[in-house]
Amino acid sequence: MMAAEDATAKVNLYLHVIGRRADGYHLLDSLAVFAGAADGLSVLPGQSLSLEVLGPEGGALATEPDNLVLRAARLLADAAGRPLPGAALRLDKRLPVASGIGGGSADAAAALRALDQFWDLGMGAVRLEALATSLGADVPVCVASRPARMGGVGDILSPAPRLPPFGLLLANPRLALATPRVFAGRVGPFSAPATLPAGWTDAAAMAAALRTLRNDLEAPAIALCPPVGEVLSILGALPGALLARMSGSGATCFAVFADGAAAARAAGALPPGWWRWGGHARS
Ligand SMILES: C[C@](O)(CO)[C@H](O)COP(=O)(O)OP(=O)(O)OC[C@H]1O[C@@H](n2ccc(N)nc2=O)[C@H](O)[C@@H]1O
Ligand SMILES: Nc1ncnc2c1ncn2[C@@H]1O[C@H](COP(=O)(O)OP(=O)(O)OP(=O)(O)O)[C@@H](O)[C@H]1O
Repeated sequence: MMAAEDATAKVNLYLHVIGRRADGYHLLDSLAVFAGAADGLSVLPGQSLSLEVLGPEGGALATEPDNLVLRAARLLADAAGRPLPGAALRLDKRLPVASGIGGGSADAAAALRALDQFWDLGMGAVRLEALATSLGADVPVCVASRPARMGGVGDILSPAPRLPPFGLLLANPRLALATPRVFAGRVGPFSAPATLPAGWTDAAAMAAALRTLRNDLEAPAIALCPPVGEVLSILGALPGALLARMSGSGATCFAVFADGAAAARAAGALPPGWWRWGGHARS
C-alpha cells in the first residue's frame, strides 16, 4: 500500500489586510488559486514515522527542526486516537522555501491527504480542513488546493468566483522573506474587503478586475527586499502579461496570461538564476 499526493503552489491573486486580531494575527480577504508547480509527497510502509527530504529545494530544509509534514502526520495520528502503523514519508521539494506560495502549507495539507488514505482513516476534506487550521493560516486552503476566497486569518474559506481558464507565471529571485516580518512592516489604515462578481468570462476581464485590487503586503515586502520591485517591473513588461503582483508575503511574484502556453513561453524570458514556473492555473 502506498499513497502519493502533489503539494501545489498557492497564489494569492489579491490580498487585502482588513484588520488585526488581539493575538497579532491579521484578518485577510484574499482569492487563492493554485498553479501546476508542486512538491511531491509519497508514503510507504515504515517501522516508525519518518521523513526523507529530497529534490532541488530540499537543501533549505536540511536544518529544519520541525518539518510541517511531520507536524501534520503527528496531528492526524493524534486525531485518529488509536495506534497506527509506521509510515515512511518522502518529500520531493521543488517549491522555494519561505517564498509566499505556501510550499510548507501545501506539504502539510498533502501529508494530511496522503496519510488519511494510507491509514484508511476516512476523515475527508471537512475534518482535514479543521485539523489543518492549527498547522498554519494557509494550510486549510491547501487541503482541497482549488480556487477559494480566504477570510478570517486565512482559515475561513468560501467559494471563489467562477474563474476563466488563464495562465500563470511564477518568478522568485531566490530571496527568502519571513512572513512575520512582512506583516509587521505593514503600516497605514486597513483595506476594505473586495467586492467580487459571480464570475469572469475571460482572463482579460478577470485581470482588469484584479488590477483594481492589490496585495497589501507588497509595499512592506519591497521595503524589506527591494529586488521584489524589480521582479514586478520585469513581469509587468512581459509581452502578454495582463497583471503582475506579489503572492502572499513574497518574494515570489506572478503574472496572469490569457493561457498557459503564453505563460510557459514567458518563463523562458526571465533572467537566469530565478526560480520560475509557467503554465495553466488549476481550475
Ligand atoms: C500571507 C499568506 O501567505 C496569505 O495566503 C498567509 O496568510 C501566510 O500563511 P502561513 O505562512 O500559513 O502563516 P502562519 O504560519 O500561520 O503564520 C506565520 C506568521 O505570519 C503572521 N500572520 C500570518 C497569517 C495571518 N493571517 N496574519 C499574520 O499576522 C503571524 O506573525 C504568524 O506568526
Ligand atoms: N515542508 C516544508 N516546506 C517548507 N517550509 C517548511 C516545511 N516545514 C517547515 N517549514 C518552515 O516553514 C517556513 C515557511 O515555509 P513556506 O515555504 O510554507 O513559506 P511561504 O511560501 O512563505 O508560505 P506562505 O505563502 O504560506 O506564507 C519555512 O521557512 C520553514 O522554516
